[in-house]
Order: sequence, then structure tokens, then C-alpha cells
Amino acid sequence: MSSPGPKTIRVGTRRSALALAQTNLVIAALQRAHPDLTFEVHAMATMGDRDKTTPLPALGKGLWTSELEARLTSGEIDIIVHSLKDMPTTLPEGCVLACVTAREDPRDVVVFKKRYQEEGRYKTLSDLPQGSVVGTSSVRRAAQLRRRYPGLVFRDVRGNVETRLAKCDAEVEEGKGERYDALIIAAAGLKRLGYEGRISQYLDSTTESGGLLHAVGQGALGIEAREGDEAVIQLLKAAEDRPTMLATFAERAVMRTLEGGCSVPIGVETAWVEEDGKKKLRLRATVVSLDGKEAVDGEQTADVNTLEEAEVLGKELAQQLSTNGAQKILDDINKGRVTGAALKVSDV
Ligand SMILES: NCc1[nH]cc(CCC(=O)O)c1CC(=O)O
Repeated sequence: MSSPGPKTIRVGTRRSALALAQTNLVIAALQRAHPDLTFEVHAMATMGDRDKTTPLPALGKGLWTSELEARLTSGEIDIIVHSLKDMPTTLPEGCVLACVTAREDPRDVVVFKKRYQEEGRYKTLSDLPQGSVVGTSSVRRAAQLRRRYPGLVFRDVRGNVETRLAKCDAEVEEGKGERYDALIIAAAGLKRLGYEGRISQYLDSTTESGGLLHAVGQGALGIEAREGDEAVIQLLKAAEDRPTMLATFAERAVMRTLEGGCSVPIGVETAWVEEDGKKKLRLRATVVSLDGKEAVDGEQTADVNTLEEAEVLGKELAQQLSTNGAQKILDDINKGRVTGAALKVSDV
């Protein structure tokens, strides 16, 4: 049966190797279901790709998405394939999150400097000596790890996956540039690009001596379409993974309710669990101050069958966190934005 709607789907994407790999995954899924369609890839660099020096928190929301969304609403492209974690929780007028795909491993991982890995010097973050330098551009990662590993030093590390690995592996003399002993990065990006062998430790809520909760939407792909473009939205069902879409809608509702953005230290973790003979969605979340000294954790489990029910779960957990002290942590961070303190990840 031929597919309704356009015969050629113009697919917008960033032009990093990871973004292109993810876009090809989505096109392959859609092509299997709609062999009569043609897909064109329209890749572009976004502000977050062009500005490789400013710390991410200072670049604001939409740094990975706004320019692509402008092409979507103008009709130049038909859909956009995003890393869901890079999508702000509120979309521009006329744009919808039409599809969420099956999730690659959502956890963050530890990658040690290549020489250390080859020597087998360290196995986990706990093995690192006091004062070791860990690279991340994420306030979420730095804040949670400062809480668990106060002896580590965090340094900003910008760039795509390959660039960050190269910066971590570089042998830099003391005082002669930015050196790193390890990197915190998403498992999903490494796995999709064939760097799984660089993973030394997975970090999550069960990690001995302390892990961290991942970013909202991490590991999943979000496909954005024009609101009302029903023919295209229907086509996207072939790439949808309903359990992941429900889980990530709950995660996004936590961040939206706390009015967080990409640079607010909110971590989440979702799982489908058996309770009273039914599959229920367990949602965990944490909000941590930038110095790791204050934190609020919470968890709720609910029977979730619709996107609306998923968003109610996320909103209720966010309100629980807020009441238990998360609002004060976030207010302090927002005050810090005025002074610039909240825009810093680095200790050095
Ligand atoms: N802009 C950073 C970014 N956006 C998506 C991923 C990984 C892939 C994913 O989470 O789906 C990454 C790399 C990282 O966080 O280490």
C-alpha cells in the first residue's frame, strides 16, 4: 500500500558524525516500513556546533535545535532527527515531538585516558587519585559527581564525541594546556559510533560508591515534525517505541515543571517494573547544587498508558522534589546566572 503524503521526506539533522549516524538509523526504520518513499538528508551546523569554546550553560536553550526548527516551520524540511536529550522541553510554535525511538543505553559512562586504559591503570572513578581531572561540559554530570567524589577536579570539555575522546587522550605536559585523566560521556554516543571499547565504567543509580542519574531523554532519538502535518506524523509511527516515548515524556515533564534547561543539574532514571501484576513506570529524579553539597532525590511509580498520564507522573515528581528543597537549589542556580557562577562547570 503506498504511503499517503509526500513521496520524498526531507530529513533535517546536525552534521556531526553522531547526528548523521542517528539520522541513518531513523531513515532505515522508516524505509523498511515505507519502501515507496525517498529520503533526503539535509545536514547543517547549529550554534552549538559552531561555538566550540563557550561553556554550554552560557549558550542557552535551543543551541542544538533552533536553526533546524526554523527550516522545519518554513517548509524547507519535513522532519528533524534529534538526540532527544538536546531538545528543549518546550518546542517552538508549530513544532511537535511526533516520535521517540527505541532507546540506546541511556547511562553515562567513564572513559579513561587511552594510555591509562591500555595500562589497565584504573577500573572505576573510585580508583582515580585525589585531584584527578575529569572532563565534562555538563553541569548535571559535574554536580552529581562532586557530591559522590569530592576529591575529583572537573574541567570543561567541548566538541563532538571524537573531539572529546582526542582531548582526553592527549598527553599534555603539566601547565602546557588542558589535560584530562578521564571523561564522562553518554554510552549511546559511543555505542552508535563504534567506540564501545572505550567504556570502562557504567554510571547509574546502582553504581557502587555512587553513580549518577542520566539526562532527560538521554539515549533516545526525538523526531520533530510540523504540527498538523498528519500524513508525515503517521509515517513516523514506524520508528516509534511506545514504552520509551511514555518514559521520556515523563522525564521531560520533570524538567519542564522544574523549569530546567539543558544546563540545570537534573538527573532522571526510568524503568518499567512489575507491580501488583501490572507493568508500571518507575520514575526517579535528582536535583543537585553545582557544588554537589545539596541534593534532593525522589521517586514515584505509576500506571502509565498515555502521554498525558506520563506527563502527570513527571509533574507530580517534580512538585515533590520542589517541595523537598529542589526549588531553593534551582533558585540559587538562577541567581548564579546573574553573576555567571552558574555558567561554570570547571573547577580549573
Ligand atoms: N550534545 C551532547 C549529546 N547529545 C546526545 C548525546 C549522546 C547521544 C544520546 O544521548 O542520545 C550527546 C553526547 C553526550 O552527552 O555525551
